[in-house]
Amino acid sequence: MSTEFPRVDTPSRAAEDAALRRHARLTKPLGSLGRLEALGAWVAACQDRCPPTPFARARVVVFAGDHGIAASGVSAYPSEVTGQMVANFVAGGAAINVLAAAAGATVRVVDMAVNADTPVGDHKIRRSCGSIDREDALTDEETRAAIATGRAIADEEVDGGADLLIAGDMGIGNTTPAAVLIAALTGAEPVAVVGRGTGIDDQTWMRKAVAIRDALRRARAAGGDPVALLRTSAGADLAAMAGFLAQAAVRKTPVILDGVVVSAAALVAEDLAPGASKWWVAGHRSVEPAHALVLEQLELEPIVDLGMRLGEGSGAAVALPVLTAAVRVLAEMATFDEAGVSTAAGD
Ligand SMILES: Cc1cc2ncn([C@H]3O[C@H](COP(=O)(O)O)[C@@H](O)[C@H]3O)c2cc1C
Ligand SMILES: O=C(O)c1cccnc1
Repeated sequence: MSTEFPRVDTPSRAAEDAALRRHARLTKPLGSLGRLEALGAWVAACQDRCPPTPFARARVVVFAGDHGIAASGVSAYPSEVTGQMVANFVAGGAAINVLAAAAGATVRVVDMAVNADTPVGDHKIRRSCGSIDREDALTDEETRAAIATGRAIADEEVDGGADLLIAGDMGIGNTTPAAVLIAALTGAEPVAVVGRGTGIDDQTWMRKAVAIRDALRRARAAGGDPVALLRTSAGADLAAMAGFLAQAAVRKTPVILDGVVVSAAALVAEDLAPGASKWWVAGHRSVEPAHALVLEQLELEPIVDLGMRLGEGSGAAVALPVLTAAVRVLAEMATFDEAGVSTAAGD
């Protein structure tokens, strides 16, 4: 599969308008469900159907990979944690397992570049990736293969009945490439994108700031090509995520975005497949400073803001019940006519 994406359609304006008209007929004061009304209308637009259908198969795909830059000491945790957490996902003991189950979603884990053998390595492109402050993360071939893998996984999931997709990340050090991608695509200064990640101390923060500054110099030299940017500054996990998010839009499947790592991949995906962001909603606001830059650039308003900074798809999973509630309101509430309730004076 190539890295050329077909044109992305926009979600149905007609279904969205029908949903907003339906909201005016449901037994509540006009506008009283606040943003739930627009969220339900967005799902109606994605499904091209009013009322929208409650999600039957919400699916989280966690893309795991190690990062060469972790050897520079940019994280509070060692790289071995990536592979160990993959085993934890498979065993069902991670935060995303619990949060997805609580929201009625299931979890799939894909090892794109973990620096260890894992039981989910069928799609592995390589072990870890280059240290992006001084070398490319991937070769051109590896980059294209990773994007194609992400696309193929989105296709597999949609063909398997998934009607709502969430991407998650697992990879020690991955907030560093995420910050670099975001700075490269928003024009932000390095210092504006350096976050605390797993909870780094001030000395680690300074090392991370230097790594981001050096990597950003290389990222900017790559020019505006999204595939070249993924090659120089991302890694196979982030490249696959970008392919996955772009392909979800091609397949007209709504996506809840997670925090800074997934959103960095989303920013690249919007360049790979312009218009893809219309198929995405922001699940939450991560405390990572670079996340706000993506939300602003893609004009996305997070559903929840709980001070979370985990990744794995956790912020998106927490937002899923809100989106489900928005859909069910449109699908299940009675209208004024049906319930015999009087409408506003003057109607
Ligand atoms: C036990 C554990 C579970 C995680 N789940 C997600 N992350 C998240 O934190 C890491 C990114 O932060 P940094 O760039 O500071 O390394 C990634 O592994 C990300 O997926 C975790 C991190 C740890 C330690
Ligand atoms: O916002 C995120 O995705 C995030 C934040 C900290 C660590 N890992 C991921």
